[in-house]
Amino acid sequence: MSVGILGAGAFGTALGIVLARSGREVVLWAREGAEAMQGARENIRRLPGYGFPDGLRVTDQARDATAAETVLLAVPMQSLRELLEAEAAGLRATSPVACCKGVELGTTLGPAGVVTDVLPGVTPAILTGPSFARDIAAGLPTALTLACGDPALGRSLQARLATPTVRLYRSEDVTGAELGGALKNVIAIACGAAMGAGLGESARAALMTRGFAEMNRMALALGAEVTTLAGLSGFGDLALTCTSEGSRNYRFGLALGRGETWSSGDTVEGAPTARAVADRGRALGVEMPITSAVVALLDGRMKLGDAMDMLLARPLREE
Ligand SMILES: NC(=O)C1=CN([C@@H]2O[C@H](COP(=O)(O)OP(=O)(O)OC[C@H]3O[C@@H](n4cnc5c(N)ncnc54)[C@H](OP(=O)(O)O)[C@@H]3O)[C@@H](O)[C@H]2O)C=CC1
Ligand SMILES: O=C(CO)COP(=O)(O)O
Repeated sequence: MSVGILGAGAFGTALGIVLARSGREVVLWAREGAEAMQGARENIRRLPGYGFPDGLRVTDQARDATAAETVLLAVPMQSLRELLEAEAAGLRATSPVACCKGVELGTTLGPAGVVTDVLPGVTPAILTGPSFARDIAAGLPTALTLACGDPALGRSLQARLATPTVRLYRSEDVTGAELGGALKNVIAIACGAAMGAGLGESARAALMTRGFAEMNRMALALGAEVTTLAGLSGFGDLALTCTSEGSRNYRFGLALGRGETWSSGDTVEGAPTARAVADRGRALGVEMPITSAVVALLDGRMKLGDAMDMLLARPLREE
């Protein structure tokens, strides 16, 4: 069984390690530094400390990865379209599994929407849920959602990608699964900011809960199922990302709340996603006060205290 992974960041590398460890033949495509990575048998830049099993090969030829039986797309959300356009020829015959969590700026499409926009006729799937790359690579237990609109294909992908340590649950609700993964990052920034500003754990719990309500409102407006949001891809990932400094989105929020400059080049999916989702919420008439506050913080239009005052001053209502 072969798996090709496009994108050799932390997550693509971690998935490559765990899949190769469980006997798959994995080809990991890196747009830069493939030869060095293959020589070192480690991704020193993005996932240091986790050696590569024998079954993992790094390549600088994307077509080596797109020729595999199963293809994973593991680049940040705002790079997905560029990747699909560049590798369209090789990807047209595949059913790619997008592993990114976010909403595209400009189009407000999620990963599945971007795949079908660039590659009409291709059936996309989504791999999402609570899992830090380093936990996956370390072989710690994780449970994720594999969502695909085609039930037979979903079943097949679930079998092809599950490992003894990565348990996969199946869903046909692609919209719900991808929105959960995208929206939780925005709420994680808000939670990090609250903690960074010293507002306390009760404030974080309130933001998580009201953020979850906001996620549900948006997901329902876009046709997702409530049960999906209550699962691994929504609630599960919200719980992980809003409470752990292992999360880049949460750490970014912490820096924001402390008034520190964020100089890391780390991927922070929640920042562009907040902007895209705030636009979409306005267009749909969906109230998204926490997302709007995150955008105002990012733009420097509001200070954290004012954002909290704004949220607390909203009209009193039923839960
Ligand atoms: N890290 C994690 O714990 C998890 C991440 N995810 C999701 O996975 C996605 C990827 O995140 P992650 O791997 O952590 O990100 P990283 O920042 O670690 O790596 C991103 C990778 O994408 C590559 N890349 C960016 N643009 C392109 C492009 N146009 N063509 C080819 N390669 C490209 C980068 O290449 P280069 O190095 O050359 O810049 C880099 O290797 C995100 O959406 C994230 O939310 C999901 C679950 C867990
Ligand atoms: O999605 C993740 C965990 O499920 C990773 O979160 P960060 O991108 O915030 O690090």
